[in-house]
Amino acid sequence: MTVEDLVSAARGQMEILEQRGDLRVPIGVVTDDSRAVVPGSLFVAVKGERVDGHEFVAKALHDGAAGVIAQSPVDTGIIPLVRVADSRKALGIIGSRFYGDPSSRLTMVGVTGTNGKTTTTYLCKALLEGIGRQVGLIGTVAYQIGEEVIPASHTTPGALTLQGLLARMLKAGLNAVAMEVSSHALALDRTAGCEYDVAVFTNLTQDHLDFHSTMEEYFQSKLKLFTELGRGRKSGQRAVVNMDDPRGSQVRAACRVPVWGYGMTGTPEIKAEQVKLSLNGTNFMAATPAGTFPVDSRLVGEHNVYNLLGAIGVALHAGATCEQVREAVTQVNNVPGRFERVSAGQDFTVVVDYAHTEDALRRLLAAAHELKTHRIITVFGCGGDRDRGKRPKMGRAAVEYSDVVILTSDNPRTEDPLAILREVEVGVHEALQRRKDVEYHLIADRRDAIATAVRMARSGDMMLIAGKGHEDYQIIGTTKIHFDDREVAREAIRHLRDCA
Ligand SMILES: CC(=O)N[C@H]1[C@@H](OP(=O)(O)OP(=O)(O)OC[C@H]2O[C@@H](n3ccc(=O)[nH]c3=O)[C@H](O)[C@@H]2O)O[C@H](CO)[C@@H](O)[C@@H]1O[C@H](C)C(=O)N[C@@H](C)C(=O)N[C@H](CCC(=O)O)C(=O)O
Ligand SMILES: Nc1ncnc2c1ncn2[C@@H]1O[C@H](COP(=O)(O)OP(=O)(O)OP(=O)(O)O)[C@@H](O)[C@H]1O
Ligand SMILES: N[C@H](CCC[C@H](N)C(=O)O)C(=O)O
Ligand SMILES: [Mg+2]
Repeated sequence: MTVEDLVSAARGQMEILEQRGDLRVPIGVVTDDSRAVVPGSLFVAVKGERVDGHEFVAKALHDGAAGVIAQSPVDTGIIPLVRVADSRKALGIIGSRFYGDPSSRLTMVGVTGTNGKTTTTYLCKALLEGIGRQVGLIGTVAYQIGEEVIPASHTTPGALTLQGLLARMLKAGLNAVAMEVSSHALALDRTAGCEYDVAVFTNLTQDHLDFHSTMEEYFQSKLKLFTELGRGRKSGQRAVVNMDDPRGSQVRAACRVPVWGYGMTGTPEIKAEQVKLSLNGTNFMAATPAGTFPVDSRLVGEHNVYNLLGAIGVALHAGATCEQVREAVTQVNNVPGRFERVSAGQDFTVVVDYAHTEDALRRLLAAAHELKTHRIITVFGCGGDRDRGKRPKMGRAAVEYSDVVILTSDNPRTEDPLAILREVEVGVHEALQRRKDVEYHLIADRRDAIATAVRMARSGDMMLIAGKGHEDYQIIGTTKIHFDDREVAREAIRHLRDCA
């Protein structure tokens, strides 16, 4: 494969400003990281947040780059150069060509939204497998190719990693993929070169305002997944949109392909009726374009009704019958770190959950409230180097719905852990004015916080440990140490029993 092959295959999809040198040179590797350049590489220079890849062109050439794609003017001497209007976009498009355009040969399900992406993709995978499809998974918890489970670095990986994963999925005999498409990925064109068959919109609430400057900009990034549908080579595409979310109708209006709306109110195409929630799961009747059928899921909480509806839309679009969906839904017992129960023989309920936004925390607490038999004890924190605006809001939500709140650290990263907690406390104290009966503690060390909650718990209480879910680490400074809420809770319960 030569630079010319790659560029000409992608020509219609990216704007080329200038071409220099003989493009008929063979390419063995495509990379945007000068540190990964080996002789015969095509180096794509991308402007980043921290550094500008164009500054590494000289190093890439020194290390044997056989061609360069750049956005800004650069001197590559006799080495061929293609200058493009947008090198981030070019990276995805060239990458997809380099890996054989895998997304065109897979049924691609893309799920975006602030919350519910991971859960919805797990459900989509199970439902598509229920109709005999071989489904890969790309998302926050892991990337899965058949039996192979690759730890995830990002919810949606960088363009080249993504295209490489899709190509490996095809090679492994998979024919579909359920993937989370984060707003970062859409804003940074990590998914350029991917074409989707179905796109799901779960919801939009505040998060990531450290990266997107406003909610509108955040929404516009998410919207890209939908406005691209119907512009490419795939036909029969569809959007599946949560119409109960205030942004649902805007997403619907932006689509040029058929849309199935879903929800619990109004007249969406896919509607949950007669919803019954319990600690053992969720039951409802799904009224859909294919018929009405009962859904009996082990997933807990009203938010999971929405995740189920989104996945049902995807499965029906892929040709599943109501009976196949009904059966496959029962195969998903839990999603790692999402309302995951920890049981070590204690007489109170312990739940580990990935709620790290205000909306997720409110929904988790609402679910707990509906199901609780006694007190709710909430242990939570907010991540460092991330959206600061959500901190007081999460603090307020925790106090509004809990009986005991223990504020603690959640990946402080390079921020001062106590400074983060002080920002959360603004909301905590405000809500405590209104709910004076709530018991509140600040325990910065997460292990101590969990152990304290375990010691405080009484028979019948529900203890929620929110924010980290499946994560098995705590990031302090730039160091990642092993830390797993589920393990720590189990140890604390055992310790309490041994001391009794
Ligand atoms: C804001 C953001 O997402 N940044 C990502 C982005 O960084 P960047 O483009 O700014 O890259 P940079 O480090 O400035 O480098 C610019 C270019 O120079 C190149 N370079 C750099 C150094 C060098 O010596 N040589 C060289 O060629 C780099 O390879 C790159 O092409 O590209 C990097 C490489 O792909 C990512 O690692 C990095 O993710 C950062 C670490 C990150 O934490 N991202 C998180 C917030 C994220 O993406 N999260 C979302 C959403 C999560 C969710 O809600 O589920 C996700 O999808 O995971
Ligand atoms: N549909 C939903 N609406 C609101 N909150 C939800 C929904 N589904 C799940 N949640 C809450 O959000 C948390 C994260 O859910 P999930 O991992 O499925 O979302 P996500 O969008 O993948 O999140 P992330 O962007 O962090 O990867 C859950 O633990 C739960 O508390
Ligand atoms: N994907 C999210 C995860 C946040 C999880 C929470 N534990 C934190 O570290 O803030 C983010 O990077 O913002
Ligand atoms: Mg996720």
